[in-house]
Parts: sequence; C-alpha cells; structure tokens
Amino acid sequence: MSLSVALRHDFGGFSVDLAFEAPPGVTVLSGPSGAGKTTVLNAVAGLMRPRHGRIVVGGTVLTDTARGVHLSPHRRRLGIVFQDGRLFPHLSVRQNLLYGRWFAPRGGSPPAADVIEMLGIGPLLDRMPARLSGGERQRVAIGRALLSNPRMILADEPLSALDDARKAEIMPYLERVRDRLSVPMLYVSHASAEVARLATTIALIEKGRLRRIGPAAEVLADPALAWQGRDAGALIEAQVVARHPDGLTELIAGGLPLFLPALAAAPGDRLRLRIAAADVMLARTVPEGISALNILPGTVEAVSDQPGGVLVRLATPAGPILSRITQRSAGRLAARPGEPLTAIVKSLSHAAQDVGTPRKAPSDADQET
Ligand SMILES: Nc1ncnc2c1ncn2[C@@H]1O[C@H](COP(=O)(O)OP(=O)(O)OP(=O)(O)O)[C@@H](O)[C@H]1O
Repeated sequence: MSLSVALRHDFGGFSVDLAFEAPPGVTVLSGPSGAGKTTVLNAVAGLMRPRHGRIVVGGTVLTDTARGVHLSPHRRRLGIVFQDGRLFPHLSVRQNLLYGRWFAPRGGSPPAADVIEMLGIGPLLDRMPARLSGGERQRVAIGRALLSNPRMILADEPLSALDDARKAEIMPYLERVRDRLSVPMLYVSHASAEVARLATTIALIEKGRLRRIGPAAEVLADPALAWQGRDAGALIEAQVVARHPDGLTELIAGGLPLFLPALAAAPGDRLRLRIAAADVMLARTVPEGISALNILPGTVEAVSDQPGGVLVRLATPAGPILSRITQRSAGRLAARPGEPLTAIVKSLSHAAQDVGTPRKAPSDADQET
C-alpha cells in the first residue's frame, strides 16, 4: 500500500508545491514549523481541497483535480489521530472503540481483541475519556482509528501534547502497530526521536516544498539537513548477541560490537539504535585505555558547517555515524572527506526512548497489504 501525493495550492501568503511517492510503512512528514506538513495531511484527509492535486493511497484515487475527483473525508477510509485525541467525551472507551468499528466496511479490519491487547487498553474499556491520562487517551484514539479498517492512518503530531515520559511510554505501542498490522501511516512530527524510532520513510518539507525524501536512516544521517539542529543523529541497525551479568547488553552491527545498558531485549532481537551526534567524539587513532565501550572505525564522508560547530558524517561498518564537534576540533583532526577517523560513542548516552525495534522488511509489508 503506497502513497502518492502531488499538490499545488496558494493560500495567498503561503504556497505549497510538492510531489512525493512513499512505499508502505510509516511515512513521517517532518520539517520546521509552518513548513506545510499539516496542509499535506489535511489534503490527504480531504479536509482541504487543493487548487491542483492528485492523491492516491494504495491504488485508490482520493483526489484528482484534473478529473474533478475529490472524495469527501468520510469516504476516504482514513483513520485520523489528532494531537489531542478527540475522543467522544460522552462515550466510554469501549463505545469510542466500537464507534470506529461501526463505520468500518466489513472484513479486513484487525480483530478488536488484538487491537485492544496491542495497545494495552483492555483495563480502560469502561472508563470515560475524562478519566484517562494523555497517553492513554492517545492509545484509545489510535485503537479507534485502527478499528475503522482504514486504508491508512493519518497522525498529526499525536505525541506533542505529552511530556517526555508519556511519549516514551506510548512509543512501543506505535511500533507494535507498525510492525504487526502493516497499516500504512502518514505521521507529522518535527521531533527527531519520534522520527528515528518510527519512520520507514522521511519526507522533509520546507516552505511548502519537498526538500528531501528517502529511507529514514539515509535522511537522518544526511549532515546537510540542518533542520535536525542539535538533535542530529544517525540510525543503525544492530542485533542483540548477549546480556551480560553486569547489566550491559552486547549487540553487533556490521561486525562491530556495541554495548548498551538496561535494554529490554533478548539475544537474536534486531534493534534500531539512534546515536545522537552530540554524543559522538572523534579521534585520529583508535584509543586505548578509555572508558567508552563503543568505538567504531570509519572514514569521513562529509563535513558540513552548522550553527555552533560542524557535523561530520563517518562511514563505518555499522552504518553512517554523525558527530557534532567544534570548528577547532575539526581543524585539529583534519576532518576531511576520505580521512580515516574513529567514532567514540559513550555507551550511557543512548537514551532509552531512542532505542526502537526495526520496521519489518518492506517485502514482508508488501505481502500483507
Ligand atoms: N486555510 C489557510 N489559510 C491561509 N493560510 C493557511 C491555511 N492553512 C495553512 N496556512 C498557512 O500555511 C502555512 C503552513 O501551515 P501548516 O499548518 O501546514 O504548517 P506545519 O508545517 O504543519 O506547521 P506546524 O509544525 O507549526 O504545525 C502556514 O504559514 C499557515 O499559516
């Protein structure tokens, strides 16, 4: 189930002119405030009618202005999750979930019991929305959207109203939805930890234009993308090898060992790790007698100037790694494309919410959609 969007619209002071295609999985629309992310989502939802546009979800044409096609929102079969959940306040959780089910076309939608289990909302069924926490409300909103048997889930910054602890709590549920149900998702976010954990594809939008689209790991490791600001970081995939008695989990990525503390994963599990650029030091030689456990040799691929320093992209056997260092360090290290350098990652710096499970291989997702 893929997504194809082409839009041209002028609001007067602001115009959107972009086109992209995204494969199955979670497509994250990212970019600065006011870039046009919500406008794209609203156009897909049918909540705004573009002057020119063609929007196709999984082979179904939802909008085609050249042919006068513009399906109304309720005929698009899209499950929408807003920032604030928007549950029906006078209905219990169970009734809210059933409401989604009620309007779903028969067949095809996941069994309600599976969705309830997957989102951990079984104990909440008889509660009223006013008695739910923000995170619980969002889980119910996602459940309601899934039970309407949607072609696609549209989520507009669904976690932005939650504090960091609640965000970290809800993430595993979203990952389960992504990995088990293979319902495609279009997800608006400008928070890079969210993007890193969930995205299959990232479409970066700036000033109403598409700046970049590609597989999440590639887009996140592109040092030219200053939008990530101080949150820049690379994504690598690793496999758990062992859990050691001292609490460290040993992983392997591209043949290199990596160690992470307090990781709830078993040997054989494949994980996505996000390594923040600010947590990576660079050295010209492989250091000895150093407390850091994660040391990755590599070659400089690119160096880009950023406010307050430079971002160095290193090709390593584990995948591309980003490092943010000062101009002075870059000069001292002679960090230039082609130079060998070693990345030193402090093992304790991997934030728990930055560790996510990998998405399914696209071929698996293809088979199920
Ligand atoms: N109906 C409208 N009429 C006029 N201008 C609009 C309308 N809808 C959106 N805009 C303008 O389009 C621009 C993009 O808005 P949009 O909400 O799509 O951005 P965004 O990337 O989602 O931003 P944020 O991250 O802050 O939510 C803004 O400048 C906004 O004022």
